[in-house]
Amino acid sequence: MSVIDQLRGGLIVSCQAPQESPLRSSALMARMAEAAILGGAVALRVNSPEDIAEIRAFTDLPIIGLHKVFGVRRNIITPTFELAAGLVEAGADIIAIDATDEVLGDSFELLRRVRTELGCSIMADVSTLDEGVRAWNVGVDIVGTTLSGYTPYTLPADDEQPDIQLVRDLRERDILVVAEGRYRAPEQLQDAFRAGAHAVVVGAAITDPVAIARRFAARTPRLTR
Ligand SMILES: CC(=O)N[C@H](C=O)[C@@H](O)[C@H](O)[C@H](O)COP(=O)(O)O
Repeated sequence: MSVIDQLRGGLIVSCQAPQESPLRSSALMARMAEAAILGGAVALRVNSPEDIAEIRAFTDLPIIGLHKVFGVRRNIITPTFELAAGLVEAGADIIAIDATDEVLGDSFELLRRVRTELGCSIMADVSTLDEGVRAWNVGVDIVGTTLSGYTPYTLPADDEQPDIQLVRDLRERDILVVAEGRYRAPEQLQDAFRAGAHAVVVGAAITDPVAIARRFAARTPRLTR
């Protein structure tokens, strides 16, 4: 079974701690990954070679690797060939690459090189239907809705809701799609699968206690007064 087949119909848990989080450590992300697997994750999405190596040491489940680089306005996901190579070396099976127009422009060289020279699968993280179609035509293995709501031309994200319409639109073009970004409730996963998602990634709602506490605190009189 291919690594992409292994994702089918499953929950992928993104184990990433933001830079300012007290949980920002490879050892802690590994424990987070272990917990996610116990909870039923079929795969993991992991930032940095260090975290990937730590997690690869105890699981054979597929790892979607990315290397976040702080850009001018937002994080860019694996912007160079060398960074992608480092992720494969650390044990990632699928490499997530920022395939937005904002970052790639008209150049698909990075996607082509990773595909032909590294022998790994590619998940193209996009923000629009056009970007997904372009990346798919270059030959990526799967397209993620990860960056919808984060590029200047898709801002602002619609009230913190996931972009299920983009899942539907990509699927209607026969593109294999991973739903990702702002999935906060289990019912939203059902919506994504109904829209044709191959798998769904959940990050902050499971693995970022700071974000979880913030959501609860925002509904207390102390913070809403
Ligand atoms: C935009 C961006 O840089 N997204 C990153 C991509 O890897 C992560 O910070 C997100 O946590 C991930 O996409 C999962 O999304 P959510 O945490 O909303 O479930």
